[in-house]
Order: sequence, then C-alpha cells, then structure tokens
Amino acid sequence: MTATQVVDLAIIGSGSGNSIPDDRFADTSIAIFEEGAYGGTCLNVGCIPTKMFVYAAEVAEIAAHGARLGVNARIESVDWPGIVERVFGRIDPISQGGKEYRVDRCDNVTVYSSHVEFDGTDDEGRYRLVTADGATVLAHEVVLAAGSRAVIPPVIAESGVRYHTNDDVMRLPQLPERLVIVGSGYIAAEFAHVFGALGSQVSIIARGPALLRKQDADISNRFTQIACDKWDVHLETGIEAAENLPGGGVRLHLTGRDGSRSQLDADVLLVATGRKPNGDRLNLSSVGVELDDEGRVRCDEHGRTAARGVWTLGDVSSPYQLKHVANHEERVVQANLLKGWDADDLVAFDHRFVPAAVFTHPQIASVGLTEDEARTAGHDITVKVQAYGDVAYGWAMEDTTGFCKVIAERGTGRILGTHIIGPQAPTVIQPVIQAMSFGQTALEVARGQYWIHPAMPEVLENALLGLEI
Ligand SMILES: Cc1cc2nc3c(=O)[nH]c(=O)nc-3n(C[C@H](O)[C@H](O)[C@H](O)COP(=O)(O)OP(=O)(O)OC[C@H]3O[C@@H](n4cnc5c(N)ncnc54)[C@H](O)[C@@H]3O)c2cc1C
Ligand SMILES: NC(=O)c1ccc[n+]([C@@H]2O[C@H](COP(=O)([O-])OP(=O)(O)OC[C@H]3O[C@@H](n4cnc5c(N)ncnc54)[C@H](O)[C@@H]3O)[C@@H](O)[C@H]2O)c1
Repeated sequence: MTATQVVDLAIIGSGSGNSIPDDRFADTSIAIFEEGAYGGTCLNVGCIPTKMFVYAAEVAEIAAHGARLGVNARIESVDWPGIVERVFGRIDPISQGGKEYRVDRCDNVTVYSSHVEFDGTDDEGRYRLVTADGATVLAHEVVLAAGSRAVIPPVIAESGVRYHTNDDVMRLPQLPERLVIVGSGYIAAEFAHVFGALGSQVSIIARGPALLRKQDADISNRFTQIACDKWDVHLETGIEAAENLPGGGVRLHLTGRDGSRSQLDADVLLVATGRKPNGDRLNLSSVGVELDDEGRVRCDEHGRTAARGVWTLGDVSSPYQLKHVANHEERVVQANLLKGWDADDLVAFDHRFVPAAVFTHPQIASVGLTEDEARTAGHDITVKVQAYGDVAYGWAMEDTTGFCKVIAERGTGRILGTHIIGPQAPTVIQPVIQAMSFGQTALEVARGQYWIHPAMPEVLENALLGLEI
C-alpha cells in the first residue's frame, strides 16, 4: 500500500486499543496499525494462552499429589503437542477473526499490518504516520496502545545463544526435559509451574535473594521456600556467559554471591527478565511526546500526552503492565475521545486499588500496600495472617502452605492491603478489592454479609475478623 490516507483517528496497537472503535465511532475514519498478531499480547502470547497452560498444569499437580488425600493417581503421560494444538487451535482463530471483523465488516476502519512510526506533522498539524511497508497515514488524533516487549539481558542477547521468551515458548514442538528460566518475576513463576507440573526439570536463575520480590515479603519468602523444594532454584546468581551446545541445548556460566562459578546445561532457555514499553520504537520525539525515566510514554491522568490529540494507554505508558489496567485505561481514553481533548469533564484513570495475581503454584494475589510499604508510609497498622489450613476448606485440601494476610489501619479498620498465597487466591481476594474500591472497612466486609460455609473465602473472612482494630 503506498497511497496516503487521511483519517480522524489512528490507533497504534491492536491489544486493548482494538476495543476503542465501537458504534459510537461509526462516523469516525480510523486506521489501526498492528505489526504482530492481531489482538496483542494478552490474547496471543500473554494472559490467555498462559492460563490455558496453567490450568493443564493444575490438573497435573492435583493428580500428582492426590495420594495425600487417599486418591492414588498417576500421570501416565503428558501430550504436550496436543496441549499446544488445543490452546492455539482456539486462540489463533480468535486473533484471525478479530482482524477479519475489522477488515471485512467495519467500513470506517483500515487495518495496516505493519510496523508504524511517527514522522512529524504536516502543514495542517495532522500527524504523519509511516509504515515499514511504505504507507503514509495522516491522522487528526492518535492513540498509542503499542504495549511492551520482553527485555533480553545483554549477556544473553549478545552471546548468540538460542533463547525463548513468552512469544514462542508456548509453541515448542516438544516438552523440554530440562528448562532453565532466567528471571524471578511473574513470567518466571508462571512458566516454572507450567513446565514443572507437566514434567520438565525446571531451573530458575534469580539475581536476588528471593523470588517474586515485588510481593509482600511474607508471600515472597513463602513462595521461595516452596519453589526451592520443587525446582532447582539458584538465588543471588549472575550469568557470566551463555553458549549453544553442539547437538542442541544451552550452557549458562553462573556466578554465585560468594564468587563461586558453575555451569548449568538445559535443553531450552526461557528469558523472563521484565518487559519494556514500546514507546522507544515510535519516533515520538518527532511529535514532541516524551518518555519518562522508565521508558513509559508520559501522559496525564486522562491519557493525554504532551502532543495535542495524541492519547496513550496500556503497557506503553501505564505504571501497571496488566490487562485489566490496559482495558480500564482503554475505556477512559475511549470516553475522552468522544468528549474531546479540551472537555472539562474528562474521565481520569483510577489507579487506586490495582489488584494482580500470579498464576503459579500455589496461586498468589494481592491488592494495595505490602506491610513494608504501609509501615514506610507511616500508617498505624494492624496485620492478621490467617492460614488456609485453619479453615474448613483448607482442612479438606490438607493445605499446609497457604495464607491470607490483611493489613488495615488501626482505629478505623480501613483496609490498606491484602496478600494471599494459596488455592484460588485470585478469586478469594475479590471481596477485598471490592471493599477497598467502595470504602468498606474490614468489619463491614467481614460482618456485613454472609460468607458461604465452608467455602474457601472463609480464609479471608477469618483474616478480617482477626485484625486487632
Ligand atoms: C506471558 C504474559 C502473561 C501475562 N499474563 C497476564 C495476566 O494473567 N493478567 C494480566 O492482567 N496481565 C497479564 N499480562 C500482561 C498483559 O498481557 C498486558 O498488560 C496487556 O496485554 C497490555 O495490553 P496493551 O494493549 O497495552 O498492549 P499489547 O496487547 O501488547 O498490544 C500492543 C500491540 O501493539 C503492536 N505494536 C507495538 N508497536 C507497534 C508499532 N510501532 N507499529 C505497529 N504495531 C505495533 C504490538 O505488536 C502489539 O500487538 C501478561 C503478559 C505476558 C507477557
Ligand atoms: N499474571 C499476571 O498478571 C502476569 C503474568 C505475566 C506477566 N505479567 C506482566 O508482565 C510483566 C513482565 O513479566 P516479567 O516476569 O518478565 O517481569 P517482572 O518484572 O515480574 O520480573 C522480572 C524479573 O527479572 C529479573 N531481572 C531483570 N533484569 C535482569 C537481568 N538483567 N538478569 C537477571 N534477572 C533480571 C528481575 O529481578 C525480576 O525477577 C510483569 O511485570 C507483569 O506486569 C503479568
């Protein structure tokens, strides 16, 4: 495509950005640019496929540990290629269908399947967008919804070693016998569970003294203990060099905290060392849009950048790299586009109580401040840690490691944070997210409603009741 198209609105990225055009934009001419799989990270290489693998891993985990409950089960085999086919046999058509819908059924939308960058503005102040395959689009307004990408540490990137990221590890043709994961955050914890439960020997290389260090310290410590018991975890370990082994496989040369050196061989290397916002690949300086010190596009609480008419949302600019946040920001920007740049009733992002979950094993969920953050912020706090094993459903599961930790303000009972590690943690935590969002105190949540007996959320009810307010 080489002609110049003029549009009212350009959207860069088809993840959450693809949800902007709805019936209210029927009279708006729109260009959507997508250089990768249509639908973005969450659908194609993120939340959705990972959780489909996680669920299979949960089933394997339960079967493997049934004997504890008197159910002697055995995993005969894991059909990895079958799982891959099932997951992507479902997802790929959704991505394809999403693109076809925009191309074939939305007359006001043009999809450009190419990388795009800004090239300043024209004489009329319209933004000039140029694609890698030669198209030029002039847009009155632009939404940056370009997401983020995996960061690869230079020692790995420059070594020439074969490595995978979340982009391709879920499509490996075979389950690797030995998988080494570099990194110790969300992606490392989730894939360690997936591959470990399905039968790979998993090694984790963590540069810090614990895994999931951004979590509350009690959660991070508990998870690290559990992980060290089932995986080959190397804490406080650096990577000095990486190389391909003849005949396949990789070798990492490691250095311990005490300066000791060792080697680790694996069939597959997965890199999970954080994600970088894609704003550095848009030539934003040509239109006066800035990145902050962490590489995120700077914007105000309404999603407006420094360039009039250029809005932003999701991983490319948000302090939270989470799909529910990207979707929320998309709804805010969508509403504000309809109101107009200068409207005095623009909607604002609500980042007050952003929850998150790590779908590892055991599952982890959190909202609000950690205990350390609450103390550092000077709150007078009361903390209750309630073990799953001390409530009825926890007995049923013979759970020995899960707990729910609630942090509240002494005197008022205002809930400041909640952190859960244990079965169904992302589901169990939801009443607290609701309570914090609507300003209910710990006692109001605990005693202002019934809690189904003997269901898992009783662990949360008891934690709330145990606070010394
Ligand atoms: C493995 C993994 C698991 C995850 N699991 C969860 C989870 O369970 N729960 C959760 O809340 N979050 C999860 N996330 C995070 C979540 O996926 C992201 O926060 C979310 O998808 C961000 O949406 P977005 O619309 O901002 O960006 P994206 O969905 O990444 O969309 C941006 C799109 O822009 C395109 N693009 C970028 N630059 C250009 C350009 N210059 N030209 C053309 N196209 C461009 C990209 O190809 C991409 O498709 C996970 C992430 C990963 C990696
Ligand atoms: N369930 C979910 O919601 C979910 C799941 C996966 C990913 N995500 C999102 O995607 C983001 C990216 O995930 P992630 O796990 O890559 O990032 P992360 O920020 O969770 O963890 C990155 C890890 O890499 C380590 N690290 C960074 N640089 C390193 C280096 N040079 N050498 C060795 N280790 C290094 C860090 O210490 C940390 O342990 C997450 O922050 C999260 O927002 C969310």
